[in-house]
Amino acid sequence: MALLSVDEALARVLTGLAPLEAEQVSIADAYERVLAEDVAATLTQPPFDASAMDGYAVRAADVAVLPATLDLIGEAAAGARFSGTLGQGQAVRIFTGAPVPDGADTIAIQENAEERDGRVVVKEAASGRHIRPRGQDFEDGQVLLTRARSSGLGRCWASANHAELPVTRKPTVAILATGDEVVPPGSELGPDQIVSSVGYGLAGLGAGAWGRGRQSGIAKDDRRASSRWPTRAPAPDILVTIGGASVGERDLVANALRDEGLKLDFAKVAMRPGKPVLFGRLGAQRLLGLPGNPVSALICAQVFLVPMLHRMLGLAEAGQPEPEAVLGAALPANGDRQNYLRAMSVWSDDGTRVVRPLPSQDSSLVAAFTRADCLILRTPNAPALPQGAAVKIIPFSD
Ligand SMILES: Nc1nc2c(c(=O)[nH]1)N[C@H]1C(S)=C(S)[C@@H](COP(=O)(O)OP(=O)(O)OC[C@H]3O[C@@H](n4cnc5c(N)ncnc54)[C@H](O)[C@@H]3O)O[C@H]1N2
Ligand code: MOO
Repeated sequence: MALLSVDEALARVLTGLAPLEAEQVSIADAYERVLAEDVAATLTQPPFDASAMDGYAVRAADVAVLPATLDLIGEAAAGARFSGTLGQGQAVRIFTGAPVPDGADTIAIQENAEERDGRVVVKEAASGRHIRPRGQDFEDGQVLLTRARSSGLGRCWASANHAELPVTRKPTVAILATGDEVVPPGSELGPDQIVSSVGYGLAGLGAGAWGRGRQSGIAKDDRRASSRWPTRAPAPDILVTIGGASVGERDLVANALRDEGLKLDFAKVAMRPGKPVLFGRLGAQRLLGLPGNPVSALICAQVFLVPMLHRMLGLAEAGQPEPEAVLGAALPANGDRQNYLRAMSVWSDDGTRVVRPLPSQDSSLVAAFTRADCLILRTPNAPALPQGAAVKIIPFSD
């Protein structure tokens, strides 16, 4: 039977996944969250015509001929407006951010004016200068940020007078390493043991998006212990297991979770690396069973987990290969699995990204993988390509 294609597998993984519910968070906690709905300003900014400079509020007609000597009739500060109206031949001392007094239409900056005996001599001024008109920044009711935008636009939200914002709840992700041989980093290693590394690499993948990913330890290769796996309340939205996804009797993730009610959707995908990758549902919870080889696991996470998280956050689809690059070395024809070649790239003088696959594509090689900055995507049965040919890539974000 033909293996499931990556596209079909991804479609199945995303089936029924919708943005999670909204929650209100304080503006201080809204950094790098995803808005659950469009956010409109609740006021007009600036709320009044404001001075952009320290100087003197004047009437343009009075400074048409320079120098002009004007009577100083008061002061306007930020937060304390001048309450009167400026008449002919008059000026008001004004500070940056202060409301422009009625009657004034120009600010003469203080560097170009001299105050003397209750009067001010304006030596230079241009009609209408240095005033920020009401609403120049945004209007009450104007949509400032749309649903999909995340990141650090906190200033904007705050200036629109939101103390709290509706954001999409972050998906919770439990990361469970499996295997009798894997031990936590920093352990005293026994003769047949290796360090559990994948989970920590995974946590970096959706930085910002996940936030609530938690390392859930290491499960032994013991099917009976599955009742202690993090599948029960408070169940994560996604359980990510590492290892034990392949075909040997000791690869027990699918079997162990069947005891917990797993409805397995698929157990193999036509991709390289990462053929043994599991996906299924435990009630509302999703299981993504990643292969144990670190590079396979991280690539499967890029291909399946990141789009899941984005879908649950209500962000536009991510993880799809879009950018193009140019091959720095010829490639042989691809086999019948979608191939994700680990590659290093350089930018040429004309702005082209030139990519070369790493010499070894073994999916257990972590050190080599860390030198890669992108993946070259090879579709099933893609033909051999010469140096200089265009290819699709998936750049790594960090
Ligand atoms: N007869 C077959 N054998 C294998 C097949 C196959 O199709 N037929 N597929 C191979 C491929 S491809 C992969 S990838 C691996 C995936 O196997 P598992 O998901 O069952 O992973 P394990 O066997 O548990 O481990 C594989 C490898 O990765 C190491 N590992 C496991 N967990 C971690 C961790 N948290 N951090 C770092 N390294 C980890 C583990 O020690 C093994 O060396 O199966 C092939 N076999
Ligand atoms: O596909 Mo395995 O995931 O090659 O190493």
